[in-house]
Parts: sequence; C-alpha cells; structure tokens
Amino acid sequence: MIENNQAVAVWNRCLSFIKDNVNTTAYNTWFEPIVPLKYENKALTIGVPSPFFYEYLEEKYVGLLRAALYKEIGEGTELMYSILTDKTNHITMNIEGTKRSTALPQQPIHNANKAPNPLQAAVPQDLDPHLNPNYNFENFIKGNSNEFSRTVAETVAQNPARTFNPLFLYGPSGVGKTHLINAIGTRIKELYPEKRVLYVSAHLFQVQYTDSVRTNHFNDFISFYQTIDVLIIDDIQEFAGVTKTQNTFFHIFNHLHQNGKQLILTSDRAPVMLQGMEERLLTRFKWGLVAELEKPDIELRKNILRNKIKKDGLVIPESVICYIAENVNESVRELEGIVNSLLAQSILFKREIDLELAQRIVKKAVKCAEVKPITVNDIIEKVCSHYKIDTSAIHTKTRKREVVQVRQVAMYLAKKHTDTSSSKIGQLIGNKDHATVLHACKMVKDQVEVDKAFKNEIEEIEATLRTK
Ligand SMILES: Nc1ncnc2c1ncn2[C@@H]1O[C@H](COP(=O)(O)OP(=O)(O)OP(=O)(O)O)[C@@H](O)[C@H]1O
Repeated sequence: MIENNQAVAVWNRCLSFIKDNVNTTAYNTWFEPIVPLKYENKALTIGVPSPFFYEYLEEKYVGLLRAALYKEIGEGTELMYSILTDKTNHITMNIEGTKRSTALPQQPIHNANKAPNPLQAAVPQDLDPHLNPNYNFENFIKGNSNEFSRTVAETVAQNPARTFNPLFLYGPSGVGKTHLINAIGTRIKELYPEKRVLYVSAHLFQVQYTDSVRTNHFNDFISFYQTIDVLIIDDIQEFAGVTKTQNTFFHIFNHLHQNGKQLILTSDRAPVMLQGMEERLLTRFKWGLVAELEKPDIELRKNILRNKIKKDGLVIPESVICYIAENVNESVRELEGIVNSLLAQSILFKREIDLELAQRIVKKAVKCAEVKPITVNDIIEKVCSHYKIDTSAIHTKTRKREVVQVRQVAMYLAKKHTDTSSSKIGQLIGNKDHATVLHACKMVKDQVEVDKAFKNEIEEIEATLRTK
C-alpha cells in the first residue's frame, strides 16, 4: 500500500501530541515504528510490525491514542491497524483492524479477518490463513524449470501430510516459490476447509517469536503454532544465525510433524547451502522432499509473457514477446516488471508497443544487471588460478586429491554466488551429477566451519570474484 500524504500529515500531528505525553523510551519503542498508511472517511489506518505490537498498543496506549486522534483530527476518528509483513514495501498483511481505539472500546477484537495472533490462540474457524488468492495453480504456468516442483506441490495439496513432509522448495528470487506455496495452501483450503492452514514469512515468525518472549507470551506463541494443520513458512533462510528462533521452530516442527501435520518451507538456497542453520534442522528439512525451482527457460518466459499480456488486455506483437523473452532471463518478477513498464508507457504516451519501445525498456532494466552476474566459468577460472592448476584439469576424470578439492570449492562457490541449478553446475564442472554437487557443497561448508585457514582461503577467492 502506498502511504497516503494526508495520513502522514495527520499522523505527524498525533505524534507531536503523543511525544508530549510519554517518555522517550516508550515513544521510540511503540510509536516511532508506526507507519501511517491511509486516512479516509474519518478513519486513520496505521501499520504496525506485528500482532503483538498491536495488542500492546491497544492494551497500554488506547486512551492516549484516542485522545491524540480526537484532538488532532476530530471527535470520533477511528483507528484501524494493519500488520506490516514487509517493512520496506509496506505490504500489509491485513487491512482490517479493531476499532477499539474509537468510541467503542468494548467491541470484541476477535475478527475473522485479523492477522494471526498467537496471543489469542484462536478457535479453529477464526484463523485467517493469510494466503494470497491471486497465487493459485490455475495461473501458475508450467515449464521445464518448474514442472517437478509444481507436480509435487499439487500432490501435497491433494493429500497434505501423506506424501512429502516437509516439502522444501528452493530457488533464486522471483521464480515462483511464494506463488506455488500459496497455491498449495489455497487448494488445501478448497479441498479441506476445516484444516487450519497458515502462511507466514520467516521474518514475521521471528518478529512474533521475539515479541512473545519480550511480553511473556511465549507459551501462547508455541500453543498457537502447535494448533496448525498446514504450516507454510516462506524464506526460511532468514532463520540463519538466529539460534533462539531456530530452537523454537525446531520444537514446533517436531510437534507438527509427529502429529501428522504438513510443513511447507521455501528458501533461496538448498538446505546444504544454508549457513548458520543448526544441523538438526537441516536434517529435518531433508526428511520429506527437497525440490528446486530453476530460472525460467525461454519457452516458459514466452508463455508467462503471453499470459500476462493477455491478462492485462495488451496487444503485443510476437516479435516483441520473443525479444523480451530472449533478453530478460533472470526471473519471472523481472518479466512482469517489463510488461508493467510497457503498459505504463503505452498508456502515458498513447503509443503502440513495438520492438523499439521494448528494446528501450529492456535495455534500461537489464543494464543494472550487467555488472552483477558471476558465471560458473568466472568461478572456475578464479579457483583454478588460486590453486594454480589448469582449468582443463577439473574437467578430467582424475580423482587426485588436489583436483577433487578444487572441483569441490568451485562447485560450492558456484552454488553460493550464482543462480545456476545444481545439475547445471555439475555439468559445467567435471560433468558430475546433481548429488555430487550437493555433496561437494556440504564438504566445503563443513570444512569452512571448522578450519579457519581454509575459510580464509575461500574468502580470498571470493574477494577476487568481482574483479575482472
Ligand atoms: N510459473 C509462473 N507462472 C505465473 N506466474 C509466475 C510463475 N512464476 C513466478 N510467477 C510470478 O512471478 C512473481 C514472482 O514470484 P514469487 O514471488 O512467487 O517468487 P519467489 O521465488 O517467491 O521470489 P522471492 O524469493 O524473491 O520471494 C509473482 O508475481 C508470481 O506470480
């Protein structure tokens, strides 16, 4: 949601009033993080970082908030809350909030459409799964790069907790992981309406956990998550390095798994590449099925473009579609961005979408990427040069220790610094299979964790990767 200027203006006035009435610590903790989102029909919507935050404000500061609103905006102004799931983009999880801060303080805050609030361990039918209905199987376009993942996703949706549990989907940014897991959740709700399905980002889970500890509601937090039938956690890599959140998730995972509940997780990398994650969790991630979503190939890119163009009611010649598909190959999100720009340009300048316009837009969008990508070949070159062996050696079948290690380091770095799939990396480095690549990554990662000199060596190579 875009911040609306009026909301910012009225909220700033309220803030001045609030500042005069609370101490600095309380102000910095509870009021500064609030984001004014919308002001219309005498209702101000503010974004707060978590359900706990909302609860706390309502419990401790409802009087002060009401006084500020009434004084600075007008009698009867309503306050609505929205839980922000993504702080930078102000994507809201739920628009509707309680109206307790208005003249109706006694109004119950249980609300079918409210963000999940572990504090209120809701009765089953109360739970909003927080799924995005726009992400479903029907509009998820199939291609070689996602066919396997899509098939297993449908299988899990058909029979939750009976086939692949957990289902661990991984792949680079913008290839459809969030889309697919929402599709699973939505299908499960259609087939099994009684099931308690919950989609939550790893970031939000962590915020909720931290708040629960701080406000002495940890037991409620755990009990809430233990009531879920299908728990979907997006971007699990965000748990890296946060041991306490990992511990808590570990217990929730075990409880759900032992009780026949489905877990669905996504990450931007394979379990073997997740640094800073406890081994016992990594082992569990691999219990069910680990499936990779690769970058879309050209056919899929064309199909996605055709589909989006049709949906947006645009007319774009096939030659333009081919040009975009050939030149924009990082992610589906990027493709969508190009079509949006074309749409905007054609509306603003009332012009037809032709190859020349497409070229201009694509060049601008792809330019920034030009400096970025490191290729598997760059890595092979740098690693071989570091260990002073000829690049051809790592493509031979030799099992000499030093060559094997160079190969493993190159595979590890390729997995870490490129979005190339494991099987492709295997092909490019010694013509090995996907399992060999994953094994190599694990060997190197384990050694990095215990061998300081080796870690330094890897970092030295990494430092050279961006230099030509
Ligand atoms: N196969 C597909 N068919 C249709 N749309 C797709 C497909 N794959 C991705 N998209 C669309 O591309 C956009 C990005 O996808 P999504 O957010 O699911 O990516 P992601 O892999 O979760 O990325 P990130 O890791 O950055 O969160 C979404 O709008 C999604 O609907």
